[in-house]
Amino acid sequence: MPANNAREKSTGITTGDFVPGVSKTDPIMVADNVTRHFGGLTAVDVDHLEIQRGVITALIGPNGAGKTTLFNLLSGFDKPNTGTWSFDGIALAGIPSFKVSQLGQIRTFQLTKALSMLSVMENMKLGAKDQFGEHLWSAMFPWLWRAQDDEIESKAMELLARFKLDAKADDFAASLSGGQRKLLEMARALMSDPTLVMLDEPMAGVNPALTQSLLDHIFGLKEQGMSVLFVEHDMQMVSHIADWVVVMAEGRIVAEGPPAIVMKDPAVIDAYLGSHQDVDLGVVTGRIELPTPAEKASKKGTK
Ligand SMILES: Nc1ncnc2c1ncn2[C@@H]1O[C@H](COP(=O)(O)OP(=O)(O)OP(=O)(O)O)[C@@H](O)[C@H]1O
Repeated sequence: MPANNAREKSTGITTGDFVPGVSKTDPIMVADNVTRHFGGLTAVDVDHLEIQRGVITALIGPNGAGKTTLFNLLSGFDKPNTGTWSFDGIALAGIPSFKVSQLGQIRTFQLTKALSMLSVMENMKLGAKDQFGEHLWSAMFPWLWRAQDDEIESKAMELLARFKLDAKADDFAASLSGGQRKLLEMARALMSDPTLVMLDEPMAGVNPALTQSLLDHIFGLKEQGMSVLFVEHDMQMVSHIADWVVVMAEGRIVAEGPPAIVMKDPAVIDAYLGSHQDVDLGVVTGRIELPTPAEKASKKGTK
């Protein structure tokens, strides 16, 4: 792997132009006409979106762009007003979050959901799927689930070692730092052998010492063949590890492409920085139509 800043990027993600909704060569997730309204506010309004398999896709956009709401919808934690989406060819609309995760699509949260009064190891065990002890009939026969429990524990220990949390296995999750909780959440997500890992702001609140380690872990997921979709605000980190960037503003997808190209896109610069103060963000997202030169001229003529 090239040192530090230059991560190797995957290419061949699309055969078409770098435009919102462009088809991917091997999509793991496809969403169509997904909308979510909160009262009069349209939080998500996505016509078409495809997420490529086996690469790292970053979902970026200013505060309130609808990134977390879209995450919630795609992972079954919220219900849309309209829309369909599929994961690995399976239609997911109406499928609850626990079933979605059993299918191999797992997510983490902006505010970590480690259970503070459980130990780090207990948190890890909660991430394992298909546990015999969960079923009444097999819970009555301890020899059935004890062997599996040992297997789960050794898998958890391996993952904790990889995330440098093995020394804390017996500590309460409450005793971990913010960054360590993020690591625990990521490690726990891997207990179910997911194929798509969705990370909501994995770097937020993480100190610089742990940031590099988190970046390495995210990159490691791709190296192990997983697909990654993550929400992030820090543009440097996005260009550092993302193969593909999807930009949202006002609920819509306003740009897509490789990071080096997307970061130079005027729509993205407007969405983030409002660099052209005379252009409303609504123009970038298509909510407000700009007057044509002819309309502008006739307006001037009437003054
Ligand atoms: N449960 C809710 N009830 C009402 N409005 C909501 C709800 N959840 C989100 N919103 C609104 O929907 C819009 C999109 O919010 P969302 O959290 O998805 O944006 P975001 O891009 O993830 O922002 P951030 O980067 O700040 O996390 C915002 O205007 C937000 O206030």
